[in-house]
Amino acid sequence: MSHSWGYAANNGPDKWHEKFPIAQGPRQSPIDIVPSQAQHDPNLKPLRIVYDPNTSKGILNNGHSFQVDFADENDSSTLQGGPISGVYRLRQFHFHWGASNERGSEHTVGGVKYAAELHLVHWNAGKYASFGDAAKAPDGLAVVGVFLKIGAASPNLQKVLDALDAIKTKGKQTPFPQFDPKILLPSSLDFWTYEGSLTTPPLLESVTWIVLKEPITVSSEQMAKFRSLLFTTEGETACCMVDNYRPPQPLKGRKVRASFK
Ligand SMILES: NS(=O)(=O)c1ccc(C(=O)NCCc2c[nH]cn2)cc1
Ligand SMILES: [Cu+2]
Ligand SMILES: [Zn+2]
Repeated sequence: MSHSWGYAANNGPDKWHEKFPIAQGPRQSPIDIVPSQAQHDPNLKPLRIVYDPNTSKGILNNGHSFQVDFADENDSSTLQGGPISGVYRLRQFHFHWGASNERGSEHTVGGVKYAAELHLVHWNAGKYASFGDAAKAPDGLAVVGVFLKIGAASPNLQKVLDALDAIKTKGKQTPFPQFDPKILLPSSLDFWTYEGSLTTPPLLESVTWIVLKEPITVSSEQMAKFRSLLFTTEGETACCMVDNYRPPQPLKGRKVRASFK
């Protein structure tokens, strides 16, 4: 990914609107979720998440996060239900995190920041022929967001973290087979949902956000592992991959719905 955008003062979120004017659009993400303002919607269906570990392929340092990519040429790993209609296929998951434990999430809850946030990215294969096509459509993508808070270590997350030594620098990737991302989810699938965007350039306004209310817990040592990655390529002056999160954006009249009372 040859990107000039990043998270530094000279190329970070406050500058993105220069090359990506949609950054100031009507349905940008992330947002601050205010629980008391969220309306319970009884029409929201339970989330139906079915992931096949055989679809996990590799883990990549893409220079702004790391992501685990999934084979998405059939309906083996899918998201249905909740606020979405039809079948959305899992494409990849990745994270955003801070330089220290008191920040790092993109969405916030009543102004509260978490140490990190997991994004499971799905695309509307029932309606669009490819991820690229879906990413340009208002109902093209659905991203499940999961907050990470500091507490007991997560053994399931450790499997992902153990692969990071092999992808320390931008552009490095390594096989990551037989991984079921369902083990990263909290026990409750209660969620908030709203219409938003990608939180990195190209900031396309094509995402139905599904943010789980219950965080998963990670240890401080596990957070340190995230921060051992580099934004930079081998040979460039090393720059630690930290604070790769966009701050909350204006709600601009949008409604946030809750699946729970
Ligand atoms: N944080 S998020 O809103 O879940 C999110 C999810 C997916 C993408 C995405 O697919 N980006 C487009 C092409 C690209 C650029 N670099 C590598 N791939 C960006 C942000
Ligand atoms: Cu990229
Ligand atoms: Zn993300």
